Amino acid sequence: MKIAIVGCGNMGMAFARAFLKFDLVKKEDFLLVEKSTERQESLQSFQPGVLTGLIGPQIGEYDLVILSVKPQDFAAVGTALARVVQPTQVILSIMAGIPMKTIQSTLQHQRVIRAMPNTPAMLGMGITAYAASPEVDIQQLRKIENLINATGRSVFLEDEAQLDAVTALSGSGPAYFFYLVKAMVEAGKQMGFEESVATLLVKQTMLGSYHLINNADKSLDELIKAVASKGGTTEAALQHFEEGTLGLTLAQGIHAARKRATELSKS
Ligand SMILES: NC(=O)C1=CN([C@@H]2O[C@H](COP(=O)(O)OP(=O)(O)OC[C@H]3O[C@@H](n4cnc5c(N)ncnc54)[C@H](OP(=O)(O)O)[C@@H]3O)[C@@H](O)[C@H]2O)C=CC1
Ligand SMILES: O=C(O)[C@@H]1CCC=N1
Repeated sequence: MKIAIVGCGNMGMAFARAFLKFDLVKKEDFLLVEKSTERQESLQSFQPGVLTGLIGPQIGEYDLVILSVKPQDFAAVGTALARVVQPTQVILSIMAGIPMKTIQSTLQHQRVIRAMPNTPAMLGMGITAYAASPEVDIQQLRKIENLINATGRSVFLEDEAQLDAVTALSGSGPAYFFYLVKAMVEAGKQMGFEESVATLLVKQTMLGSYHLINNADKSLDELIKAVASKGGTTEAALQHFEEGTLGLTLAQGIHAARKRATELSKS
């Protein structure tokens, strides 16, 4: 399969590297379109078939075009792409917020898949939800699904509208996790630990706890209860979190992310 990637930043290249790792695409079958000259220089070591700064007619020769520019750049990219895209090509957009119908009308092109991955895709441990326009045929859909699965797990959505909520939950989710880890490491430092020791304590706690969620036959409430002894330390912390409405604040943040995705759809 020949793949063009427009916007070769964090996510575009996470996808490219995952496809390579599983031998789904050869290096020479990539066309990388990247505006930033600094990024272009670092992309040379990737040795793609073609590396360019401009969207040109050669894009029409690729089976799949991945749109991985920021949503705010889509207007400019879409206008250029509309001139060169060919009817049988598939467009795979990972841009937050931009609806399928906007992509279709801007590009005057029907075969569009809209997906929302997250950064663990870099390790093949991401989760991507995606929806497809009916014009994408089943063979094309299966091939794209294989590609997405090289980046981790995937969920097919019948209802594209759910993608803004996916963006808020799992698309942005890694940043929430890192934020929590950072806050815990800071607390460890305040209690006198070296950063490396605090980081080790927190990281291994997160890893072990993740595996407990997956393997212990207990609900989240039961898992919490198993840690929080009556009148003990955990209870003291949880009570403080409740008083500060930490859970509510987290939920409100996630709703704010979803609202922003909807705003981006109008950019
Ligand atoms: N980062 C994440 O966790 C996730 C991001 N996404 C989505 O993926 C998309 C990309 O995000 P991310 O990889 O983080 O962003 P990056 O900024 O890392 O990458 C986007 C790249 O596209 C380049 N670009 C801008 N305009 C053009 C153009 N006309 N032609 C070619 N390249 C261009 C940018 O250059 P320059 O910097 O010079 O503008 C930049 O290098 C976004 O739409 C985002 O919503 C989805 C899921 C997760
Ligand atoms: O912050 C953003 O807009 C993108 C979408 C999901 C993760 N990063």
